[in-house]
Amino acid sequence: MSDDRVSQREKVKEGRTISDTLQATLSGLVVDHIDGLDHNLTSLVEAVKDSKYDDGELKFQVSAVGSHIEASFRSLAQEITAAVQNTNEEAHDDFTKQVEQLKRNNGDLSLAITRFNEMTKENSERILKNLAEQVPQPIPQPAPDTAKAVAVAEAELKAKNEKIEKLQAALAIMESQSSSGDAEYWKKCAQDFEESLSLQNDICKQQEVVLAKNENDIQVFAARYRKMVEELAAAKGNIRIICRIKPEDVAEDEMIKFTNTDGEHPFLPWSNLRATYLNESNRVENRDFDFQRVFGIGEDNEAIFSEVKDFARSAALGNACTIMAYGATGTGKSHTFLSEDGLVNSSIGLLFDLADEESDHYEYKFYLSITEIYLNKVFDLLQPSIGGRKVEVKLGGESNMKLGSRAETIEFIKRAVDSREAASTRQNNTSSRSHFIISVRVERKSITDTSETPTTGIMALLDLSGSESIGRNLSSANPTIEEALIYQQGRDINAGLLDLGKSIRSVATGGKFFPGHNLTRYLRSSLTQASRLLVVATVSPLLTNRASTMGTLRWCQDAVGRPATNAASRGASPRRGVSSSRNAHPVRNPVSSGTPRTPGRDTNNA
Ligand SMILES: Nc1ncnc2c1ncn2[C@@H]1O[C@H](COP(=O)(O)OP(=O)(O)OP(=O)(O)O)[C@@H](O)[C@H]1O
Repeated sequence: MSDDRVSQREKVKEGRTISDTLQATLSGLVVDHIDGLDHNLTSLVEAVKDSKYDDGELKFQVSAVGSHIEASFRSLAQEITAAVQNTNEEAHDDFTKQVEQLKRNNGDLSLAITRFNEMTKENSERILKNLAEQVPQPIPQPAPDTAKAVAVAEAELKAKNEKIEKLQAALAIMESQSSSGDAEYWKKCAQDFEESLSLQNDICKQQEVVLAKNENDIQVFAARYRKMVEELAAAKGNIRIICRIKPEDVAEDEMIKFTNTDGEHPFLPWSNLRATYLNESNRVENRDFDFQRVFGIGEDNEAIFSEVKDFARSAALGNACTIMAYGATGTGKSHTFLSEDGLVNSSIGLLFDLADEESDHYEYKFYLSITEIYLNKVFDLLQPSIGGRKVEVKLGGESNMKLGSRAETIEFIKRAVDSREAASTRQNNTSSRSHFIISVRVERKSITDTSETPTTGIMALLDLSGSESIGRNLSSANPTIEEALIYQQGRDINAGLLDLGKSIRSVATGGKFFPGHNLTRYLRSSLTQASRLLVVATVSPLLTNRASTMGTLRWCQDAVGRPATNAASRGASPRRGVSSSRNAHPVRNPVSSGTPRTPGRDTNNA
C-alpha cells in the first residue's frame, strides 16, 4: 500500500475518531446549552409573572430574549452541521473555537437575563413608587351618618320646641284660669284636704288616748280578773271537796244506789249525795254526804277540770293550791289525774297557756318536783333510779327541775309515773298504797311594772292511796311476809291519812297541823289557812266495795268537818231481786251505765 494511501487511511481513521469525539462533545454541548436556555427561559417567565411592567414593554423584552435564543439555536445548529461535515483537524479546531464561542454566548445570555431580571425589578419598584407618588391624598369626607344624625337632632329639636310651645300654651291657659273660678275651686280642694288631714290627725290623737286608756283598762281588768278569781275561790271556799263516782256496768242490785239527798234522780249538776245500800246484815242503809259537786256517768275529765281550773289560775297568781285524789284501788284516781285529758295535763297546760297569754306583761318560771311517799319514806322520782331502786331523799331534798315547755313537763311526769308502776309490780301492787305527788312551783314577775311584787305559787297534785282495813289484811297470827308487808302498809297509810284528815280539818278552822307523817310534813307549807285545797273523792258504786267506798266518803267529809249523816233509819231489807210494794219512787241508779231495770227491782229506800 502506498504512503499516500496509508496516510489517507490514517486520516480517515483519525477523521472517524474526531467525528466520534466531536459528536459526543456536541451532544453534551447541546444538552448543556438547552438546559441553560431552558433555565433562563423559566427565570424569564417567572420574572415576567411578578413584574408590574407595562404590557407593551414586557412583550418587547420577552420577544428580544426569544429572538436571541432562537438565533443562538440557529447558529448552534449550523455549527454542528459544519462540525459534523468537517472531519479534518482544522475543522475540529475551528469547531472547538465555535463551541467555545457558543459557551461564551450562552454565558452572555445568562448575564443578560440576570441583568434583565434586575432591571425589571428596579423598573417595577420605580413604577410603583411613581404610581404611589401620583396617587392623590384622600380628601376628608363627612361621616356617612352625620347627615342623618343632624336630621334626627333637628327633628328632636323641633319636637321639643313644639312641646315647649304646648306647655307654654297650657301655662297660659292655667294662668288665665287662675284668675277665674277654677282657681277658687282648686284652692278650696287644697283647704278641704288640709282640713281632713288635720281632722284625721285629731282622730289619731284621740285614738292614741283611747288606746292608752284601753291598755290601762286591760291592766285594770286583769287586776279585777285576778281579784274575781280570788273571790270565786273564796266563795267556793278554800277547802273544797268533790266526788266522782266510777261508772260500772253491773246489775243495779249489785250496786250502791247514789241519788241526791231527796232520794230523787239527780239532775246535773248535783252536790248532795245519798248512798243507799244493803249492809252486811242485808239491811238497807242510807248515808248522806255534802259535797261541792258530785260527778256521775256522762261526766268526763273535762267536766272535772272545769271545777279545778280556778285552782291552777290561783297558783299562777301566787297562791298555794293542792288538789288531791283520794279513793280505793281501781276507783279512777289515775284515770282522773293522769289520763291524757286528766287534771295533771290540763292544769299544766293551763299554766303554760297563761304564761303565753301574759307574755307581754309577765315573765313566768315553772319548777317541777315529783315525789312518792311510801312507808313514810320520801323518794325523788325525777332522779333516775340507782340499781333499780328509786332515790330516797330527805323531806325538802327533792329535785326542783326548771321547766321549758308543756311537752317536756308532760314527758317528765310520764317517766315518773312509769317508774312508780315498775316499783308497784315488784312490790306486789303497792301503787295505790303509795302517795304520788306532782308539785309545780310558779314564779311570776311583771316585766312592764317594776313596782309590782313578784309572786310564787305552788300547784301540788296528789294521788293519795286509799285507806284499807288493817284487820282484814292480817288474817292470821302467823302472817306471811307479804301479809305482814300489806299490814305494815295499811298501818302506814292509815296513819298518814289520819294525820292528813285531822290536819286539814284543824287548819281550816285556824288550828294546828299534825306533822307526824311525812305526807303531812310534806304538805305543811302548802296547806295553810290561806291556801286552797281540793279533794277529789273517787268511789266505786259496786256493792262489794261498799266498805272502802263509805270509808272514802267518810274520810273526805270528816276532813272538811262535815261528817256524814245517817239520813234515814235502817229499814227492813228487801230480798234481792224482789220488788217491794213500798217502793214509792222507783229510780234508776244515776251511776249505772247498764240497762234501766224494772221499777220493782230498785232498792227500797225505807
Ligand atoms: N270515770 C271513769 N270512766 C271510765 N273509766 C274509768 C273511770 N274511772 C276509772 N276508770 C277505769 O277503771 C280502771 C281503774 O282506774 P284507775 O287505774 O284510774 O284507778 P286507780 O284508783 O288509779 O287505781 P290504783 O290506785 O290501783 O292505781 C281503769 O281502766 C280506768 O280506765
